[in-house]
Amino acid sequence: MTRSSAASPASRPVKISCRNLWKIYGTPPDRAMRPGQGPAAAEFARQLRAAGRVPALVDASFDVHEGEIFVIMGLSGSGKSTLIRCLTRLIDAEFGEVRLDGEDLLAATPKQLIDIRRHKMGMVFQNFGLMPHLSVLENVAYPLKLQGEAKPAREARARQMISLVGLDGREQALPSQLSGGQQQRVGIARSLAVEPDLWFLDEPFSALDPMIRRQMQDEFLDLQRRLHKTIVFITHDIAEACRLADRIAILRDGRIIQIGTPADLLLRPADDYVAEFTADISPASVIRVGDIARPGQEVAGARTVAGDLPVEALLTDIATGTTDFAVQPAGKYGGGGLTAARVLRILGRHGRQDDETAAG
Ligand SMILES: Nc1ncnc2c1ncn2[C@@H]1O[C@H](COP(=O)(O)OP(=O)(O)OP(=O)(O)O)[C@@H](O)[C@H]1O
Repeated sequence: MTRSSAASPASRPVKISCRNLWKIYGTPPDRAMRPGQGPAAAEFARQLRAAGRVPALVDASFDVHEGEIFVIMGLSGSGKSTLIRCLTRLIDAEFGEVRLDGEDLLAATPKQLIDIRRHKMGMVFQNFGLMPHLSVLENVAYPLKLQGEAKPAREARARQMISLVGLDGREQALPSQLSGGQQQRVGIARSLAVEPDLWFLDEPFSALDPMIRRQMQDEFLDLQRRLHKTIVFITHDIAEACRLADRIAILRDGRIIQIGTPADLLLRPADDYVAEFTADISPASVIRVGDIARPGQEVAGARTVAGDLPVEALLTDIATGTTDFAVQPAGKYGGGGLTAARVLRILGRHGRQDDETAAG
């Protein structure tokens, strides 16, 4: 399900990974048990539920690569927060493995964990988590204070971060004097102050109204283009997931049912549940030209377009009679040949489970 082009995040080293991760609320299970995988894991989860326990995370496995935006998407209660808490070890998984830069995170001592969280991880939460009695400057500088950074150095760094998120001039304001979007920018600046390798964002824009939310998503993408962080982003909003993600993991009842690019989820949904989720998404805006180009099928005289263009950008050309496109690789998107007929067929078929790369 991952891309293979050289510029793809999937070709970069793995930053954080988990394997066969389980979190079970209620009476702890016997750790000597072997929960199994695939159907055996599903059966084990069923037995746990029958016994009144909550398997909030069921055999979850994935890798997040350096520089990737990996979105975990699922409805309320699907296990998103549990997963992020297990990855940061705010809670301990009963079974499975979490590795950060190849190191076993579950073997870290409490002191090492504090160090890892302070120096390697940044976190942004839905409710902003700002300290109401501290100014913007003090809030942003706070994690550096915890690191023992001297006041002039931490304030200088905090000012840089405040500027990065576009809040110059508001350094002395209290959080209550800012709008929701501005407060979240402070949360973002604060989490970036420690220069985290790994950035966790747990529904950061959910409390914002739709217009501000969209603006914040754009700003977030713009920041990421400059910072190239490794990001685990949680949302229950598929439109947000499709806008932001390199790859999306769909979580249902604690189980990951599909991991793929936004185009993968639209073109090749793993099941009806995923297809239903993506049903309201406009495929023309999510699918990029390079997602559906046929490698090695360049056509002479075709109109040249970049692989990272959304397919909707071709529709005017198609309406005015262009029939063939030569797609140039762009970033993580590949190149090849593409016909107007193929574009229209794929847009028309969106939501079905046909493998479009095999279709004509
Ligand atoms: N401390 C706990 N004790 C028992 N059950 C819990 C606990 N925390 C979460 N759960 C249960 O685990 C499951 C997953 O919860 P979790 O909070 O991870 O979901 P979520 O996808 O983050 O939901 P939301 O979007 O509403 O925050 C739910 O069934 C929830 O009721």
